Amino acid sequence: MSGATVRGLMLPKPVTFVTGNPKKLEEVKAILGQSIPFQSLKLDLPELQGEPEDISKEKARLAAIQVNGPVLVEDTCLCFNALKGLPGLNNLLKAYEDKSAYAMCVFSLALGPSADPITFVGKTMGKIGRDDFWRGLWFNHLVNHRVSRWVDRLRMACRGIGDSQQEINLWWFPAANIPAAGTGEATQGKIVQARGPNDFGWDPVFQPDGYEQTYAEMPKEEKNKISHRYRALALVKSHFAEAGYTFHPHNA
Ligand SMILES: O=c1[nH]c(=O)c2ncn([C@@H]3O[C@H](COP(=O)(O)OP(=O)(O)OP(=O)(O)O)[C@@H](O)[C@H]3O)c2[nH]1
Ligand SMILES: [Mg+2]
Repeated sequence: MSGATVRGLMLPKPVTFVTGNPKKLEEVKAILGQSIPFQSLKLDLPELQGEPEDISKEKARLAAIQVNGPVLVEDTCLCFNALKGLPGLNNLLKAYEDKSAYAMCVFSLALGPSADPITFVGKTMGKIGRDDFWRGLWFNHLVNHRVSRWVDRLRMACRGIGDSQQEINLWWFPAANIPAAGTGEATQGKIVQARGPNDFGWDPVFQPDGYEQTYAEMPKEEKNKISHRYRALALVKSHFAEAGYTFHPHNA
Protein backbone atom coordinates (compact mmCIF):
# COMPACT_ATOMS: atom_id res chain seq x y z
CA MET A 1 0.00 0.00 0.00
CA SER A 2 1.24 3.47 -0.74
CA GLY A 3 0.09 7.06 -0.48
CA ALA A 4 -0.80 9.26 2.45
CA THR A 5 -4.06 8.91 4.29
CA VAL A 6 -5.95 11.87 5.66
CA ARG A 7 -8.20 10.80 8.52
CA GLY A 8 -11.85 11.74 8.26
CA LEU A 9 -11.47 13.24 4.82
CA MET A 10 -14.82 14.16 3.27
CA LEU A 11 -15.30 12.66 -0.15
CA PRO A 12 -17.52 14.60 -2.54
CA LYS A 13 -19.54 11.52 -3.46
CA PRO A 14 -19.64 7.76 -2.88
CA VAL A 15 -16.85 5.69 -4.36
CA THR A 16 -17.45 4.44 -7.90
CA PHE A 17 -16.22 0.93 -8.66
CA VAL A 18 -15.30 1.06 -12.33
CA THR A 19 -15.11 -2.12 -14.40
CA GLY A 20 -16.27 -3.53 -17.70
CA ASN A 21 -16.54 -7.01 -16.20
CA PRO A 22 -19.95 -7.95 -14.71
CA LYS A 23 -18.56 -11.05 -12.94
CA LYS A 24 -16.08 -8.92 -11.04
CA LEU A 25 -18.85 -6.54 -10.06
CA GLU A 26 -20.99 -9.42 -8.80
CA GLU A 27 -18.18 -10.61 -6.54
CA VAL A 28 -17.23 -7.15 -5.32
CA LYS A 29 -20.86 -6.52 -4.37
CA ALA A 30 -21.07 -9.83 -2.51
CA ILE A 31 -17.78 -9.28 -0.69
CA LEU A 32 -18.23 -5.62 0.24
CA GLY A 33 -21.89 -5.87 1.20
CA GLN A 34 -22.79 -2.67 3.03
CA SER A 35 -19.28 -2.08 4.36
CA ILE A 36 -18.29 0.68 1.92
CA PRO A 37 -20.85 2.89 0.20
CA PHE A 38 -20.20 2.49 -3.48
CA GLN A 39 -21.84 2.67 -6.84
CA SER A 40 -20.64 1.00 -10.00
CA LEU A 41 -19.96 2.17 -13.51
CA LYS A 42 -19.23 0.10 -16.59
CA LEU A 43 -16.38 1.68 -18.47
CA ASP A 44 -14.16 -0.18 -20.85
CA LEU A 45 -10.81 0.86 -19.50
CA PRO A 46 -7.88 0.35 -21.84
CA GLU A 47 -5.87 -2.86 -21.41
CA LEU A 48 -2.64 -1.30 -20.29
CA GLN A 49 0.81 -2.82 -20.19
CA GLY A 50 3.28 -3.25 -17.37
CA GLU A 51 3.28 -4.69 -13.88
CA PRO A 52 -0.17 -5.38 -12.38
CA GLU A 53 0.28 -2.72 -9.71
CA ASP A 54 1.17 -0.06 -12.29
CA ILE A 55 -1.68 -1.13 -14.54
CA SER A 56 -4.12 -0.93 -11.67
CA LYS A 57 -2.93 2.55 -10.63
CA GLU A 58 -3.12 3.83 -14.16
CA LYS A 59 -6.65 2.45 -14.53
CA ALA A 60 -7.58 4.32 -11.34
CA ARG A 61 -6.13 7.57 -12.66
CA LEU A 62 -8.00 7.27 -15.95
CA ALA A 63 -11.24 6.30 -14.24
CA ALA A 64 -11.03 9.12 -11.66
CA ILE A 65 -10.72 11.65 -14.48
CA GLN A 66 -13.80 10.28 -16.22
CA VAL A 67 -15.83 10.01 -13.02
CA ASN A 68 -14.43 13.22 -11.53
CA GLY A 69 -14.61 11.73 -8.07
CA PRO A 70 -13.36 8.84 -5.95
CA VAL A 71 -12.96 5.54 -7.78
CA LEU A 72 -11.97 1.99 -7.08
CA VAL A 73 -10.69 -0.26 -9.87
CA GLU A 74 -8.97 -3.61 -10.00
CA ASP A 75 -6.54 -5.47 -12.19
CA THR A 76 -6.43 -9.23 -11.92
CA CYS A 77 -4.12 -11.88 -13.23
CA LEU A 78 -3.34 -15.53 -12.92
CA CYS A 79 0.40 -15.82 -12.43
CA PHE A 80 2.42 -18.97 -12.97
CA ASN A 81 5.31 -19.41 -10.61
CA ALA A 82 7.23 -21.32 -13.25
CA LEU A 83 6.90 -18.49 -15.71
CA LYS A 84 8.38 -15.76 -13.55
CA GLY A 85 11.32 -14.01 -15.09
CA LEU A 86 12.41 -15.16 -18.50
CA PRO A 87 10.61 -18.35 -19.38
CA GLY A 88 12.36 -19.30 -22.62
CA LEU A 89 12.45 -22.97 -23.47
CA ASN A 90 13.88 -24.18 -20.16
CA ASN A 91 11.35 -22.38 -18.11
CA LEU A 92 8.53 -23.72 -20.21
CA LEU A 93 9.82 -27.21 -19.53
CA LYS A 94 9.88 -26.35 -15.86
CA ALA A 95 6.41 -24.92 -16.18
CA TYR A 96 5.29 -28.35 -17.19
CA GLU A 97 6.54 -29.73 -13.85
CA ASP A 98 5.59 -26.81 -11.67
CA LYS A 99 1.86 -26.35 -11.78
CA SER A 100 1.78 -23.86 -8.95
CA ALA A 101 0.19 -20.55 -9.63
CA TYR A 102 -1.42 -17.70 -7.82
CA ALA A 103 -4.40 -15.55 -8.50
CA MET A 104 -3.70 -11.91 -7.82
CA CYS A 105 -5.97 -8.93 -7.52
CA VAL A 106 -4.70 -5.38 -7.30
CA PHE A 107 -7.30 -2.83 -6.28
CA SER A 108 -6.52 0.86 -6.61
CA LEU A 109 -8.36 3.64 -4.88
CA ALA A 110 -8.08 7.15 -6.29
CA LEU A 111 -9.81 9.74 -4.13
CA GLY A 112 -10.10 12.12 -7.07
CA PRO A 113 -8.74 12.98 -10.52
CA SER A 114 -5.49 14.41 -9.24
CA ALA A 115 -4.93 12.08 -6.27
CA ASP A 116 -2.19 9.49 -6.20
CA PRO A 117 -3.90 6.08 -6.18
CA ILE A 118 -3.48 3.75 -3.19
CA THR A 119 -3.12 0.05 -4.00
CA PHE A 120 -4.22 -3.10 -2.19
CA VAL A 121 -2.92 -6.49 -3.28
CA GLY A 122 -4.57 -9.85 -2.61
CA LYS A 123 -3.11 -13.21 -3.61
CA THR A 124 -4.44 -16.73 -3.40
CA MET A 125 -1.98 -19.55 -3.95
CA GLY A 126 -2.96 -22.65 -5.83
CA LYS A 127 -2.25 -24.68 -8.89
CA ILE A 128 -3.53 -25.28 -12.35
CA GLY A 129 -5.50 -28.40 -11.71
CA ARG A 130 -5.38 -30.15 -15.05
CA ASP A 131 -2.52 -32.00 -16.61
CA ASP A 132 -4.30 -31.62 -19.92
CA PHE A 133 -3.93 -27.91 -19.58
CA TRP A 134 -0.19 -28.13 -19.28
CA ARG A 135 0.07 -30.63 -22.11
CA GLY A 136 -1.89 -28.19 -24.24
CA LEU A 137 0.35 -25.36 -23.17
CA TRP A 138 3.49 -27.28 -24.02
CA PHE A 139 2.10 -28.54 -27.30
CA ASN A 140 1.17 -25.03 -28.27
CA HIS A 141 4.61 -23.90 -27.46
CA LEU A 142 6.01 -26.41 -29.91
CA VAL A 143 3.59 -25.79 -32.72
CA ASN A 144 3.50 -22.07 -32.43
CA HIS A 145 6.93 -20.68 -31.90
CA ARG A 146 5.54 -17.20 -31.90
CA VAL A 147 5.11 -17.80 -28.19
CA SER A 148 8.71 -18.90 -27.67
CA ARG A 149 9.86 -15.32 -27.48
CA TRP A 150 10.55 -14.33 -23.92
CA VAL A 151 7.40 -13.74 -22.07
CA ASP A 152 6.81 -12.56 -18.57
CA ARG A 153 3.09 -12.58 -18.36
CA LEU A 154 0.54 -15.11 -19.30
CA ARG A 155 -3.06 -14.18 -19.38
CA MET A 156 -5.74 -16.29 -20.69
CA ALA A 157 -9.35 -16.28 -21.49
CA CYS A 158 -11.49 -19.37 -21.52
CA ARG A 159 -14.49 -19.73 -23.70
CA GLY A 160 -16.94 -22.58 -23.32
CA ILE A 161 -17.65 -24.44 -26.54
CA GLY A 162 -20.24 -27.19 -26.36
CA ASP A 163 -20.96 -29.19 -23.23
CA SER A 164 -18.05 -31.45 -22.51
CA GLN A 165 -15.20 -29.66 -24.20
CA GLN A 166 -13.87 -26.27 -23.65
CA GLU A 167 -11.70 -24.30 -25.89
CA ILE A 168 -9.10 -22.19 -24.27
CA ASN A 169 -7.23 -19.31 -25.75
CA LEU A 170 -3.82 -18.76 -24.30
CA TRP A 171 -2.59 -15.25 -24.63
CA TRP A 172 1.07 -14.74 -24.25
CA PHE A 173 1.94 -11.16 -23.64
CA PRO A 174 5.51 -10.03 -23.59
CA ALA A 175 5.40 -7.30 -20.96
CA ALA A 176 6.57 -4.72 -23.43
CA ASN A 177 3.93 -5.63 -25.94
CA ILE A 178 0.56 -6.42 -24.45
CA PRO A 179 -1.86 -6.38 -27.35
CA ALA A 180 -5.48 -5.38 -27.07
CA ALA A 181 -7.75 -8.26 -26.10
CA GLY A 182 -8.60 -10.40 -29.08
CA THR A 183 -5.55 -9.45 -31.10
CA GLY A 184 -1.92 -10.35 -31.27
CA GLU A 185 -0.15 -13.37 -30.00
CA ALA A 186 -3.03 -15.62 -29.21
CA THR A 187 -2.74 -19.33 -29.59
CA GLN A 188 -5.42 -21.95 -29.26
CA GLY A 189 -5.32 -24.97 -27.04
CA LYS A 190 -7.80 -27.32 -25.54
CA ILE A 191 -8.58 -28.58 -22.12
CA VAL A 192 -10.98 -31.42 -21.74
CA GLN A 193 -13.42 -31.30 -18.85
CA ALA A 194 -12.31 -28.11 -17.20
CA ARG A 195 -14.04 -28.40 -13.87
CA GLY A 196 -17.09 -26.36 -13.04
CA PRO A 197 -19.11 -23.68 -14.84
CA ASN A 198 -17.17 -21.77 -17.43
CA ASP A 199 -18.63 -18.33 -17.05
CA PHE A 200 -15.70 -16.53 -15.45
CA GLY A 201 -12.23 -16.51 -16.99
CA TRP A 202 -9.88 -19.13 -15.59
CA ASP A 203 -12.00 -20.12 -12.59
CA PRO A 204 -12.46 -23.69 -14.00
CA VAL A 205 -8.72 -24.39 -14.12
CA PHE A 206 -7.50 -22.72 -10.92
CA GLN A 207 -7.48 -24.92 -7.83
CA PRO A 208 -6.61 -23.02 -4.66
CA ASP A 209 -4.26 -24.69 -2.16
CA GLY A 210 -6.08 -26.78 0.44
CA TYR A 211 -9.04 -27.48 -1.84
CA GLU A 212 -9.95 -30.31 -4.18
CA GLN A 213 -12.28 -28.06 -6.11
CA THR A 214 -11.48 -25.39 -8.65
CA TYR A 215 -12.79 -21.88 -8.04
CA ALA A 216 -15.55 -22.61 -10.55
CA GLU A 217 -16.65 -25.77 -8.72
CA MET A 218 -16.93 -24.04 -5.35
CA PRO A 219 -20.10 -22.38 -4.20
CA LYS A 220 -19.69 -18.65 -4.80
CA GLU A 221 -19.76 -17.95 -1.05
CA GLU A 222 -16.79 -20.25 -0.63
CA LYS A 223 -14.74 -18.61 -3.38
CA ASN A 224 -15.57 -15.21 -1.92
CA LYS A 225 -14.12 -16.27 1.46
CA ILE A 226 -10.70 -17.25 0.16
CA SER A 227 -10.22 -15.53 -3.17
CA HIS A 228 -7.57 -13.08 -4.30
CA ARG A 229 -10.41 -10.56 -4.66
CA TYR A 230 -11.62 -11.21 -1.10
CA ARG A 231 -8.10 -10.76 0.28
CA ALA A 232 -7.51 -7.51 -1.57
CA LEU A 233 -10.91 -6.17 -0.55
CA ALA A 234 -10.22 -7.03 3.10
CA LEU A 235 -7.34 -4.54 2.87
CA VAL A 236 -9.58 -1.99 1.16
CA LYS A 237 -12.10 -2.37 3.99
CA SER A 238 -9.45 -1.90 6.69
CA HIS A 239 -8.23 1.17 4.87
CA PHE A 240 -11.72 2.66 4.89
CA ALA A 241 -12.15 1.79 8.56
CA GLU A 242 -8.83 3.43 9.46
CA ALA A 243 -9.26 6.45 7.24
CA GLY A 244 -12.81 7.14 8.46
CA TYR A 245 -13.84 8.84 5.23
CA THR A 246 -17.07 10.73 5.33
CA PHE A 247 -19.27 11.46 2.35
CA HIS A 248 -20.73 14.76 1.32
CA PRO A 249 -24.33 14.66 2.63
CA HIS A 250 -25.89 16.12 -0.53
CA ASN A 251 -24.37 13.57 -2.84
CA ALA A 252 -24.28 10.44 -0.66
O1 LIG B 1 -11.45 -17.00 -13.57
C1 LIG B 1 -11.34 -15.83 -13.20
N1 LIG B 1 -11.57 -15.54 -11.90
C2 LIG B 1 -11.46 -14.31 -11.39
O2 LIG B 1 -11.70 -14.08 -10.21
C3 LIG B 1 -11.09 -13.29 -12.33
N2 LIG B 1 -10.92 -11.96 -12.21
C4 LIG B 1 -10.60 -11.52 -13.43
N3 LIG B 1 -10.56 -12.52 -14.31
C5 LIG B 1 -10.21 -12.48 -15.73
O3 LIG B 1 -8.87 -12.09 -15.85
C6 LIG B 1 -8.72 -11.12 -16.87
C7 LIG B 1 -8.28 -9.91 -16.13
O4 LIG B 1 -8.32 -8.74 -16.85
P1 LIG B 1 -8.70 -7.35 -16.18
O5 LIG B 1 -8.30 -7.28 -14.74
O6 LIG B 1 -8.21 -6.28 -17.06
O7 LIG B 1 -10.30 -7.41 -16.17
P2 LIG B 1 -11.38 -7.01 -17.26
O8 LIG B 1 -10.72 -6.41 -18.45
O9 LIG B 1 -12.26 -8.17 -17.49
O10 LIG B 1 -12.24 -5.90 -16.51
P3 LIG B 1 -11.83 -4.36 -16.13
O11 LIG B 1 -10.42 -4.15 -16.53
O12 LIG B 1 -12.79 -3.50 -16.86
O13 LIG B 1 -12.04 -4.28 -14.63
C8 LIG B 1 -10.09 -11.00 -17.52
O14 LIG B 1 -10.14 -11.89 -18.61
C9 LIG B 1 -11.04 -11.47 -16.45
O15 LIG B 1 -12.22 -12.08 -16.92
C10 LIG B 1 -10.87 -13.63 -13.66
N4 LIG B 1 -10.98 -14.90 -14.09
MG1 LIG C 1 -9.35 -4.85 -18.29
